[in-house]
Amino acid sequence: MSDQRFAELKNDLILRVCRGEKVERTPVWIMRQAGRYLPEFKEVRADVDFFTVCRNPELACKVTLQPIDRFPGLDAAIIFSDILVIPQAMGLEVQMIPGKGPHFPDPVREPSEMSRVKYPVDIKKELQYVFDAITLTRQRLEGRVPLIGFSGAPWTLLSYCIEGGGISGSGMNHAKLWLYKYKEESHRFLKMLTDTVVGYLIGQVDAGAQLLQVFDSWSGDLSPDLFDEYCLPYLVDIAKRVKEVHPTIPMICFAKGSNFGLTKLAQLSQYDVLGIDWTIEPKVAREFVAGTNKVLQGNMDPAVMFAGQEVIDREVERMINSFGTQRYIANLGHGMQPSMTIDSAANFISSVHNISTRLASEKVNKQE
Ligand SMILES: Cc1c2[nH]c(c1CCC(=O)O)Cc1[nH]c(c(CCC(=O)O)c1C)Cc1[nH]c(c(CCC(=O)O)c1C)Cc1[nH]c(c(C)c1CCC(=O)O)C2
Repeated sequence: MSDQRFAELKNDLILRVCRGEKVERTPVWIMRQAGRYLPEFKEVRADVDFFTVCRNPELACKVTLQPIDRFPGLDAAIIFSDILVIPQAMGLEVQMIPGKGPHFPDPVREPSEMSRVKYPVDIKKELQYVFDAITLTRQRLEGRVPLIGFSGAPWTLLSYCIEGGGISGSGMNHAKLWLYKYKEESHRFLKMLTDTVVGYLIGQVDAGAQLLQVFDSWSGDLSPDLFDEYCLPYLVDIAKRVKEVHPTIPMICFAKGSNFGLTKLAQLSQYDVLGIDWTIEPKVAREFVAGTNKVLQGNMDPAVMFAGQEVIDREVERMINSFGTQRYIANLGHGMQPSMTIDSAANFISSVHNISTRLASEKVNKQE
């Protein structure tokens, strides 16, 4: 398993958890741990556009390492990039508008416009800059923590390609119209995205990624019926095909808000870890995946980060008590936000360390 190109790993806690091994404490990382709540990130972004950072391996590496340098308690790094590099690789223009988020000037509103979507994609040519950033970051990490690679999931990517941005709270009427009215075309587009995602994830592992996360950020907007038809099969297919090439690479699937889908995801897919947000009690999620060996990741409400150390400690303790200290990766139920403080991130991380160490040694964990 050791890769001659890189230093030996000094902290493999998160990988041991993914393999189902018993650990001395719960590993922790934070979605969007690199970002605008860090002054050193804002400094980089002051001169450079968002996607320019993504496309420049030196800069992407630099901002990936910022939270690792600042918070030695983090148990993983995640490569700095965005899920929307896939639509870009498929020939669609994506801009990042400050204060607004992603914007597609020319979204694929009608199936007749699918001819604009490039497929198959020459992944090495279009996304080599991500692979280079990963290899460079693995080198500069010097084995401190494992490096997570990631991709958006097909449905979430499709929703951006059709809506063009501004998804939160939009109702996603354009994207859902496809699912209800243009079934065949929706499946064709999802298959194109899936094939691209699979090649992209395999390329990330080849470049040095030690763990993969698939973000289905908008799966929770779909009814169970639509989830079963348009999310689940593609999520299952991605893990299967990546594992055919890289059988030992741990994979995390975060289908945000799709609590009803957890049982099927657990039973049908080869993901090692399933992420959950705060809308499900960890104990209940454990019941949903019972009989499988899935590890769970999550799920603190990001809003807790604004409430101060005492409340963060209290909520982390409640969360770890509900998950148990084993087969568990601590995280927020969604990402860090620009208005959150550095102290809140530091508090969350140290809280997970302290509380999970105590609970693991007390053996109060009901999983054992
Ligand atoms: C839906 C989604 C996107 N991008 C991503 C998702 C899935 C995760 C989720 O559900 O949040 C994934 C993503 N985007 C980013 C990362 C970096 C790695 C990390 O977690 O530290 C990751 C893993 C950087 C980013 N991606 C983005 C930023 C902020 C933009 C900036 O620096 O100007 C960062 C640090 C921009 C982005 N990119 C996207 C949105 C909706 C936005 C706007 C959000 C905002 O403005 O807060 C699309």
